[in-house]
Amino acid sequence: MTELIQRKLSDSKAARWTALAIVAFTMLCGYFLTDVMSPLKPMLEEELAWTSTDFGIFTSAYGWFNVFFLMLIFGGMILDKMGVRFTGMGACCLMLIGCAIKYAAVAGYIGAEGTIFGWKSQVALASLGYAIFGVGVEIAGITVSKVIVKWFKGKELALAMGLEMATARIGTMLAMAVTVPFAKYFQSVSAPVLLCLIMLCIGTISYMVYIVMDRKLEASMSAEEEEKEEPFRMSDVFLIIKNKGFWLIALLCVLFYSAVFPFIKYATDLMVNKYHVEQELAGFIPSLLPLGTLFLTPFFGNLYDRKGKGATIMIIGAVMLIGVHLLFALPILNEWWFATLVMIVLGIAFSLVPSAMWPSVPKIIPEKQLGTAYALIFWVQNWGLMGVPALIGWVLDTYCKLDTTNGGPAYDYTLPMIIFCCFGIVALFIAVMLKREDKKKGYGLELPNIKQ
Ligand SMILES: C[C@H](NC(=O)[C@@H](N)CCCCN)C(=O)O
Repeated sequence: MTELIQRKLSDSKAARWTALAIVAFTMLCGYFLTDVMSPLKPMLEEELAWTSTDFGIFTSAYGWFNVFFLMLIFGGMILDKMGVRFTGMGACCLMLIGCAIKYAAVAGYIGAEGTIFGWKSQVALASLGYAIFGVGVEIAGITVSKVIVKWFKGKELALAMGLEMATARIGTMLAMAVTVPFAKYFQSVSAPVLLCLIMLCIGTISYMVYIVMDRKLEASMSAEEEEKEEPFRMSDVFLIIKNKGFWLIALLCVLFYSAVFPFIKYATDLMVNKYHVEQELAGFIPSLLPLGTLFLTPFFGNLYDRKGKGATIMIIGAVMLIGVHLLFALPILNEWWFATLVMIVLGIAFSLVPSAMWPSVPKIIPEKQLGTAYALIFWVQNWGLMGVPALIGWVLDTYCKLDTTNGGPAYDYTLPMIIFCCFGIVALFIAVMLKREDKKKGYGLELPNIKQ
């Protein structure tokens, strides 16, 4: 007698890891464009006569629509209502449109002359493109998180999320490493943006391939499983924001990421000013950070899947973050090797917290509300990513300028590092509260993700 056992497509190891590889590649292309302009700052100044203020306006544009027009939150709601296929394709289209506008502006096809709202037209249009792209890439991020939960829940969820983050960070590293040589080779500051546009087209095609797999996954789900999936309702948003565990994760996220991503923007300057590293070599030490996370985020994710201890991992990460920023603040061992060691420890902390934090969200929030929940967390996080670099810049200009003999600007980084350290202290406090809340509510953050 043969027994018919219905297997979901996600039960096949090959299928779920293939699905992960496809969507992670789309994110790699997105992260590449996110950071592609940072190494080009001197070329933009030389070739297009951009000032630092122009560059600052352009950089902050990433968060404009997400933060002020709540685009990320609407994206999350659309994700929960319309699903990963529609939302993911929409996000890819926004990334493509944004990148195309940005390319047209930087290449001089549009806005080469004149001003818009008092800004150079070129800067304003490139910023508009980047702002549209920012909406697309953030919505793609929450969509991919939901895709991973769909395929990996009850399986290697944290490892999969860790691998996706690691793949995306390859995009950041590529941006740091290949952008300037590529622009110099083609003698064009816009050439790397065109490369990003081509890569985003490939990323979009790869998401189309995922859509085919997603259809097959749903077809393989039993009717019973599909019935269990209730539709998303607006009232679900209130359920999320009334959940204390959700707020603890969102606060931990904004505090932790505010002490890392904005720090990276100033880390090269810190190496020059405090550790007296040559300008040309100073970027090498901070670049160790994303490099370390490539290997460590999946490693810690795998540990969380098998052994649990998610809340404890986040506490350890926050303690390490405090230690790192304190060591950077203290006037001890102003040597490059010491800075390198401390940066490596920061890389470990930056792998620990995300590897446990993102896979913990589905333990607190039901799957049908996940898109909205991730979107709300990213929205809270975007305030920090937008505000903290501005705060640190203002603090440096107002309180930390040093008198120099050569006329160039020099800064004492003690106060900015104390500010980053304070974010770590509050993050630790929140992580401890999260562990206590987990004990009270039984979310299972300390339990393994893989169900035996
Ligand atoms: C998964 C997580 N992503 C984010 O936090 C994004 N909101 C911000 C991405 C910024 C990319 N430079 C992560 O990358 O850890």
